[in-house]
Amino acid sequence: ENGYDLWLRYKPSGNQTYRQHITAVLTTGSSPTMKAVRDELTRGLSGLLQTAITHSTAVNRDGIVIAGTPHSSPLIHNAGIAPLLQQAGEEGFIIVTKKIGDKKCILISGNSDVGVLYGAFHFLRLLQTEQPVEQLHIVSTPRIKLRMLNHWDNLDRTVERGYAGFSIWNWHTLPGYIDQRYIDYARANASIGINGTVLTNVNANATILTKPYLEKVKALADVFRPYGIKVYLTARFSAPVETGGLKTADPLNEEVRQWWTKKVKEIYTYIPDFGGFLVKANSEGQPGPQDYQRTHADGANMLADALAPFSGIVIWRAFVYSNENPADRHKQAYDDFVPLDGRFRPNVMVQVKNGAIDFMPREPFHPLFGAMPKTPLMMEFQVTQEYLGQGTHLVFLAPLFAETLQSDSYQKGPGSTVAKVIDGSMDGHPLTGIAGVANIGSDINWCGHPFAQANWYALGRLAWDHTLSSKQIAEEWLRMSYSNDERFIGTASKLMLESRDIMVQYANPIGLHHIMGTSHHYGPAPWVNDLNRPEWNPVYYHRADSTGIGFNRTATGSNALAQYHPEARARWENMLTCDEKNLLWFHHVPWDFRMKSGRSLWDELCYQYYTGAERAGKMRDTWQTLQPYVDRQRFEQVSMLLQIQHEEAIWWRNACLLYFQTFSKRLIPAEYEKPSKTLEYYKSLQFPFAPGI
Ligand SMILES: CO[C@H]1[C@H](O)[C@@H](O)[C@H](O)O[C@@H]1C(=O)O
Repeated sequence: ENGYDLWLRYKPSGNQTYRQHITAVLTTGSSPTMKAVRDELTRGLSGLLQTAITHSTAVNRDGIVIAGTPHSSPLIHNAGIAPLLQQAGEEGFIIVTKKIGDKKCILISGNSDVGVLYGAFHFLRLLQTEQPVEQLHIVSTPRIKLRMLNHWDNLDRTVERGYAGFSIWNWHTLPGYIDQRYIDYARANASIGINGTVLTNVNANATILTKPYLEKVKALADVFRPYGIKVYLTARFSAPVETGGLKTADPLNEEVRQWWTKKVKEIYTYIPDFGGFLVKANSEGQPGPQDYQRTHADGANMLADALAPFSGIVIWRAFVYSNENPADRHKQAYDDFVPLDGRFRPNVMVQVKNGAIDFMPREPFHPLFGAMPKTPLMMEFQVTQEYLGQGTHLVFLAPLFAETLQSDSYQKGPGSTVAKVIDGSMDGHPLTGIAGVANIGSDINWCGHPFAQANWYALGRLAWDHTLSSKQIAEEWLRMSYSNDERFIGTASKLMLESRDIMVQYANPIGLHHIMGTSHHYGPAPWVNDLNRPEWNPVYYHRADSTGIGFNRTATGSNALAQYHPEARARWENMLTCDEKNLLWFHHVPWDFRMKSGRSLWDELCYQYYTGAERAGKMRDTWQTLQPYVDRQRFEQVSMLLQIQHEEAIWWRNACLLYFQTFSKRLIPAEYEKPSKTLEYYKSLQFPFAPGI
């Protein structure tokens, strides 16, 4: 198997009772969405039940799966499900066992066709994961309104931080040629409830807003619409200058405002349900309102005004840093955005990365969460593993996502979790969203590493329901993608659930961060100190010296901690009691500092790196025991990748410890095997490297 089918494999089910409970399909309504429902149920059920699925037009036997809304079918209208449907909301669904006349049926319904589609996918998931279906009573509604992917795809089909080939958007053959991938992409997203996609990189190219490209975007929007997916684009702030011939892009200039108003109108002639713009401005060299001494709010509001007549929205990113905040990059987004709270139009969301630095293996939650109650904040997670071993390392991200979502901001007392900020319940925002930077590319299996698919899956499932546990998500994905065999599930889910902790241990333990190779962000390079922007250099982040290691962000240091609510801060403020997972994130700690384990900090660092590398080796060994349950191709792919991961974990361990040792002047404890290479060797490796170990 090559992995192209993702988690929608629909292999023959081991549960023999399904065929008794499911005998035919009856779908109502004729919209393209309902056609997708019918196609998916037919495809899924024929695969799972290994029988040709009959389409029924009447309820003339037991076991009919009826799918539709009350609007398109009197049968469903009269089925007595109105109270349940009320709970389902606009996009939710119900799946219930119901007697229709004297026939026992399974009813999949919702208030909209797309709700029915989500229900159909969920029903198939129940079968794929071998759940009982005799008595169903399910009501499900998404907790988050905008569940989106952000593609960092360029128009030349390269993908920024993409590790799975080239962009799946073939701008050359669009709009005339509709690649089957576009449809399968939409199916996969709809199956996990994703309802929006930003097609283009936040480091934006204004060309996407020109007529020929809008025609191509329209073609994609037409493919995605039946699957409930809206298209969004990134707007390059200087587009009026670059493609409109204006002299300025000043958001308060009347001509500029007119230009955007016209442009937006034009977009809606192609795509009547266009979602809106995602904007990266005044960050990492991108143009923005500050180029004209205007604020982020001025910039966002100008675009919001142009979009408002069409119900479009602006998603304005808070990922900003520049030389203006020399004390600590950590602080800039908060400093720039908190004063703007309340100054954004109602159709603006501010999109905030999960942490204040940048998608690190472990990062405390971003202090903006909870600090801008008047503004709907959208979560930005990274699904592509930029700093987490890219397409090579197996790192299951649901635990990382959950860690952020469950963090307590304390903004309105204990229990003010980031999840509550994001789902609108804390401050009563109707507009809510979670975005994931996509890890999708043209590789046969979409995501490069066979297990990277699980991160795409996890993003969608958590955006639908952030209370789902990482374990449930891992198990669902494994059952759907591999096997329902309990021996397989037990071992493989444990491997997934531990993987992110293991990665943190061998790469960035105890709160270390951003010590990867510069620019490509792969592998260790804590020694680099020659880039002209201080905050691009790893030494800026670890601050190792003869006295200790770590970034002092307390009141005696950069005081970034002051951006957190006092009770949130309390977990970290005091070096003696600080949660050790984030110790070096917030403190510069002496080498002989006594850790909770009783070890000195230096010995603990050695312990973490050695344990992490050893556990990476165990992941590889564990995978070998799963051979009986996995097809040959995917088994071998994962075997090879886990072997590389183990070697690279040793590379991380050796390179970091040898380097930090030049400051600590302490020995690596004798019980550990000595690094076989020198620090000079690791420093000399060029990208793409073959580290050796
Ligand atoms: C799209 O640019 C990215 C850039 O590649 C990445 O290294 C940095 O972390 O974040 C930027 C951002 O999120 O804007």
